[in-house]
Amino acid sequence: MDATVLPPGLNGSLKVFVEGGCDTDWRPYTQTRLYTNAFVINDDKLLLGFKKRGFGANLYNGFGGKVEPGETPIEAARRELREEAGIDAPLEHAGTLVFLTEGTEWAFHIDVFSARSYTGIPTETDEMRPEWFSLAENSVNGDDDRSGLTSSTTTTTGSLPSIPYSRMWADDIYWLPHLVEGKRFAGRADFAKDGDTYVMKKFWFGLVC
Ligand SMILES: Nc1ncnc2c1[nH]c(=O)n2[C@H]1C[C@H](O)[C@@H](COP(=O)(O)OP(=O)(O)OP(=O)(O)O)O1
Repeated sequence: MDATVLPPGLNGSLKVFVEGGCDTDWRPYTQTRLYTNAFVINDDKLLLGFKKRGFGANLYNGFGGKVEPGETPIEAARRELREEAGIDAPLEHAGTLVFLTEGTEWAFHIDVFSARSYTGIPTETDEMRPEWFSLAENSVNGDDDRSGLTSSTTTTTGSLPSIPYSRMWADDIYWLPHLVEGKRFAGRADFAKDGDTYVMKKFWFGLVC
């Protein structure tokens, strides 16, 4: 695909770095709902939340949710980070994602934010369990089942696992490394349901240029 032919829902100056999937066409949609997703990096560690209930349960993700009426995306991102992880952080916009999910009428428009510092103590809530993961190259495999481990907010990187991509949304492995490197990105993925999991049927991700 030519860099100027963007998937519907994306705009701006973007250069594709990966695209694929089995579907030929993007799924049409008539409604968009705004969401946020925030990632906190501290030295060579990344904070993720294990979602305990609701949409995306049993997956690791950044902290986020719906933008409420009257909020801007950055206000919503700060609120969700405080509600779901118990911390504040100087969030900056890192990327824009559009997702369509089978069984959901609207397109998810997600503003993704990142921060390199934070205040407060990451704290487990009813919805999310914060856990640190190592960004170091030689970190141990983080894709193992860690359920039952409770050392969720340890601050020593020596024993931390690497990012658990097999236990995250399937799209994250494409754009999260760019977020960690401080690059700005945008992308779209159309998902279908396969049993309990969502698989990407068509996807496109690019860097802002
Ligand atoms: N495909 C994909 N990759 C990465 N991140 C996400 C997706 N799809 C998603 O929905 N997300 C993110 C976007 C948001 O951060 C959350 C979904 O928000 P949700 O928890 O449903 O919203 P809340 O407002 O917290 O929901 P309730 O508290 O009302 O239940 O996942």
